Amino acid sequence: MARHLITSAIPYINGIKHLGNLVGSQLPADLFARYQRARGHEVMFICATDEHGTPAELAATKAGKPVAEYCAEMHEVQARIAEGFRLSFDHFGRSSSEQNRKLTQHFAVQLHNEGLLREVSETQMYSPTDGRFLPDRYIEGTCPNCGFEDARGDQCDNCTKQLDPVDLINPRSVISGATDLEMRETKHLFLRQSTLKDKLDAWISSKADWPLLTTSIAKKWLHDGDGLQDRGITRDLSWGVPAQFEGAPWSGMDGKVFYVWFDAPIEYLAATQEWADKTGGDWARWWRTDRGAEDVTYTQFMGKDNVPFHTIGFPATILGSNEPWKLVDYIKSFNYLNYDGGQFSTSRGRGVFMDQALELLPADYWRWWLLSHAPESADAEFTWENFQVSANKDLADVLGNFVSRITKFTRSKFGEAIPEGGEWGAREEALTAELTTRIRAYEGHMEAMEVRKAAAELRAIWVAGNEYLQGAAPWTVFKTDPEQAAAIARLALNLIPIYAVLSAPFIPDAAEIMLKAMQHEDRSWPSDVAAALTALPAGHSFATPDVLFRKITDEEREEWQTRFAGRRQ
Ligand SMILES: Nc1ncnc2c1ncn2[C@@H]1O[C@H](COP(=O)(O)OP(=O)(O)OP(=O)(O)O)[C@@H](O)[C@H]1O
Ligand SMILES: [Zn+2]
Repeated sequence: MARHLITSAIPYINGIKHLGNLVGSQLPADLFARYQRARGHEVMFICATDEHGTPAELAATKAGKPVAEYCAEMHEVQARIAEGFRLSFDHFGRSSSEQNRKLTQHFAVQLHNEGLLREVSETQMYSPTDGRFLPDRYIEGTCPNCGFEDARGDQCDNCTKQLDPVDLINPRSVISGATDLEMRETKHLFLRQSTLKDKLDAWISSKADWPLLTTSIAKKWLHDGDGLQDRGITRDLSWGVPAQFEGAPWSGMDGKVFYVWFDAPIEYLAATQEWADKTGGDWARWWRTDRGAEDVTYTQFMGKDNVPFHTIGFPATILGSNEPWKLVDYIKSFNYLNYDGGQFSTSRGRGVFMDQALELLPADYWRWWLLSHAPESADAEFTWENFQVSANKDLADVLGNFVSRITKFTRSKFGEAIPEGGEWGAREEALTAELTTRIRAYEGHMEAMEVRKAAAELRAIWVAGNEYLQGAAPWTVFKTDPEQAAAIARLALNLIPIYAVLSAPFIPDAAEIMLKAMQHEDRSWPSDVAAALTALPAGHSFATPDVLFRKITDEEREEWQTRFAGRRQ
């Protein structure tokens, strides 16, 4: 039995996530976790909400709530929606947890002891009216590049130029609107990533099997321009992990917190500690190579914008600590999913959001479409036409139709039990051989996290059953040779639990319905197809399930297209 530690990039707290966020991190991570569990391996699947930083504070202000209360509420909202999508986290943590506060402070102290932190004096905007520094988005003004009047301190939404708050013309405080801002000196801690450059470079270079998307982004950060830069790990904010030294104030860092990019990935470890505190489990055997984690395979899932933090920033923290923490073994990264001719956007309310999706259709429809169209080798696009066509064809016409046809036929001719009699011949042998080949290919794609290829192979496995049934035509055979028709039905009915187990990582709810209908508890993987095809013996009773997947009508498609064309209110 292997041991798999699996983490999904942690979704930011300031709103409900869209389908792009889902397919770029949480959903493929869930697919992999479910697959490894189905193969009998031990899995620890971790996700959490990313709760610190300016956008959370601003969203809380907008909602008229204290930021801690806002985050607690939004965490519950995201947790409930994750359940709705059947995301099978072992723990869904919070980066604002006590465990993460301690661990983040521990890493900072450790990095300091290793000589990897330095103090840097910077000039930042200070608002005497608000009594605080105004980092990032706390400040708005006119873009020096294009003249847009509502540019934010970190970026101009109009021309997309990355900005520094001090660049803005006529800057004003987002909190109070005050314009009497002044530049003040402030000190920050910087992580000396540059001194770890060669170590990181050698480590990335050793990962020949990683997706090119992952390694090319990492190499860019290591080598472009002047090469890898040191990076600030503190901020002049109040919401975050206090920058303290072993519980005592850190000289010069009074009232500052760690920068969210620093504490967010540490939450992977801390969330496992949260899990351990809740369940009495042992977190260290997943994370400490000196305490049982040397045989763990650690895989991370994320969208491309998160790759720099996971290939550079977080590994620099881990390596720099000089402690035996588990380092990631494989980083599966994704391009972007776009929405109907543009981008998904949380801030602009553009696209379909996770809560809305579940109001339209059950999770399996979305899981299937998103995974079978995952933006792996390039960006992908969600269109309502494509969604309708794929769901109707793959789920309703192929899988759903197969299950419905054979259960209904058997019920009408033999009753609701696996029928007896007849012999299997060349056609059944050919099907067994084809399924064996295809299941081995499916396993290979799942192990390699080739999500689209795995979906295509699974679809081909469903198609093979349909084609078998079409060719064997038990409804015709029954007229002249009912025993032979019984043999065909027996095989096709035995395919249902096989399909359920193979499909469960993609469509867990439908898989459960299929197993329940076949009154079959055994979820073991069909490694030996011939044996699996005889799992349900003659006489074993079943129940004809309701429609597994209904079709999406043209009217619905049009209505949804219109409803989701604008901006979410
Ligand atoms: N359109 C997209 N397609 C695929 N993955 C995405 C997309 N947008 C974001 N992601 C990924 O979703 C995960 C969660 O992202 P996060 O909650 O930080 O939102 P985000 O990156 O700020 O996106 P947005 O700005 O649209 O809210 C990250 O791994 C991110 O890379
Ligand atoms: Zn601009």
